[in-house]
Amino acid sequence: MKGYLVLENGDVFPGQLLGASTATDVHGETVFFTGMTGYEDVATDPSYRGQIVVFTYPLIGNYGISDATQSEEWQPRALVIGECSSAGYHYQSKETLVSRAGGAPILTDVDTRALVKRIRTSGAVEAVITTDPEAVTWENITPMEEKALIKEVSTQKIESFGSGDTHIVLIDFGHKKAMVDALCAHGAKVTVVPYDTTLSTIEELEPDGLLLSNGPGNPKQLQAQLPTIKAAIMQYPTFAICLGHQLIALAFGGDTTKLAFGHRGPNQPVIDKRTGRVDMTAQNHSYVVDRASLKETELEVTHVNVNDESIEGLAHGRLPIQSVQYHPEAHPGPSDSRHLFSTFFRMIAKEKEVSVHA
Ligand SMILES: NC(=O)CC[C@H](N)C(=O)O
Repeated sequence: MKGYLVLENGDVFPGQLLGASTATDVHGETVFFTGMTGYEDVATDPSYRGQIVVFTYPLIGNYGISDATQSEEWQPRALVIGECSSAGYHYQSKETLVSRAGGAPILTDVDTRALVKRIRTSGAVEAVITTDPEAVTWENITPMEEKALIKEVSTQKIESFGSGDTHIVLIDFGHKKAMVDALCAHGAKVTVVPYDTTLSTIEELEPDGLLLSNGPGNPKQLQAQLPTIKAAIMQYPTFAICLGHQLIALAFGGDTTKLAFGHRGPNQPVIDKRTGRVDMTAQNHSYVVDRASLKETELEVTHVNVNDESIEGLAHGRLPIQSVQYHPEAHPGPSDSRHLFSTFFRMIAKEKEVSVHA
């Protein structure tokens, strides 16, 4: 069936809708991902909730669809693809993609090169996937900035994984499974808790450290959670990733702004200002911590994006708190920065030593 991606500025990109999609118009913020692989991880990463994801790589599905997932659900509002491979090399492709999408539109045969150029000039615009571009309306659309998405993706129940000696409480704003896997691989027991868990519940779990996860949307949607987050991270060694990193800045009185079209891909070079080491990093974000807003805080910029000098990592001047804007757990993308998990566990071990000798 013929389908169209209509941007808010009126541009129309025609394509073919795969499977049964779409009976009604589907709205979302249009963003692009630059990886050659990892389409399954992208489609199940809760950080893509509410977004229409355009793949810049021209052929998607060529190695098929396995059961590699970052969450139980299909997360983006829709996918936009240049060409969808009809047969996967290892697994089924097109049919599995359609059934896994569960009705979320997949628009193929789109001139994604022209579309991405447009997003690069106009920014990550709101858009609609439709079968009737003449009938599209823009009323009653909640812009991405105002969408409350975390409660849709955060766990409802407290659940533990692994059995190591170090106990990490992962505050779930829409975490990727790869984070739990990375922590367990370092010998941790991980307890995943809902985003609005109270401080006393966290204390009852007796964590050795906290991990603040990634998540979709605008971090300022979590304003009400900031006092609890601040109290918790001041009490326990903390590592924070992506949305978690942005929340650290907000909790200590810093601010976040929105990039024009974000960083989404596996090839963002990041320098650690303390060591000079550059890692190639996996990224997926629109918002960034505002440098000027950190002046009155005790947060120090530890990592910077080599391409655009945006802030990629923060550490607290006195407390064992480290955060990064990128994804050391990879999936998809390179695992150059996996060493940050080891640093986190060393930070926890040091704290334990200090409290034993105190
Ligand atoms: N991967 C993430 O955690 C994304 C964080 C936030 N939603 C952003 O777009 O900036």
